[in-house]
Amino acid sequence: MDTVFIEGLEVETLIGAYDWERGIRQCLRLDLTLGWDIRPAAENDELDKALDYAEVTAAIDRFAQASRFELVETFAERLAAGLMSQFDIRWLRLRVTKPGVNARASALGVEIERGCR
Ligand SMILES: Nc1nc2c(c(=O)[nH]1)N=C([C@H](O)[C@@H](O)CO)CN2
Repeated sequence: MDTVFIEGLEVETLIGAYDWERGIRQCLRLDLTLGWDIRPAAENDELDKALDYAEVTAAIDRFAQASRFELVETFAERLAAGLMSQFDIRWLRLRVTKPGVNARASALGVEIERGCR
């Protein structure tokens, strides 16, 4: 399966389960792999037939700006569902990392796969 990917995208959002987190915005780092047949776009060099990673990135930024979740799980599920619906993506993998949560861990977060390959 062909994929379009976006790695290490940092977004600011209101995220966290603890009281002190409810009034601040924090950084999440996103890694996305999106299933997409790239051949139609490549055939005649047409962006219209590509999964435009600039548009996907803009949609992610809007989502992060508006969202106010406690758990990274909820952020991941809702973002995945929204992107699949908006861009007609049949399969994706999404890793959501919350940096700086635990000094002894290099990364904490969730990774999900949704849809059919
Ligand atoms: N599985 C999860 N565990 C925890 C989460 C989470 O979103 N998913 N969140 C927190 C707190 O918000 C923490 O990140 C604050 O530092 C704790 N555990």
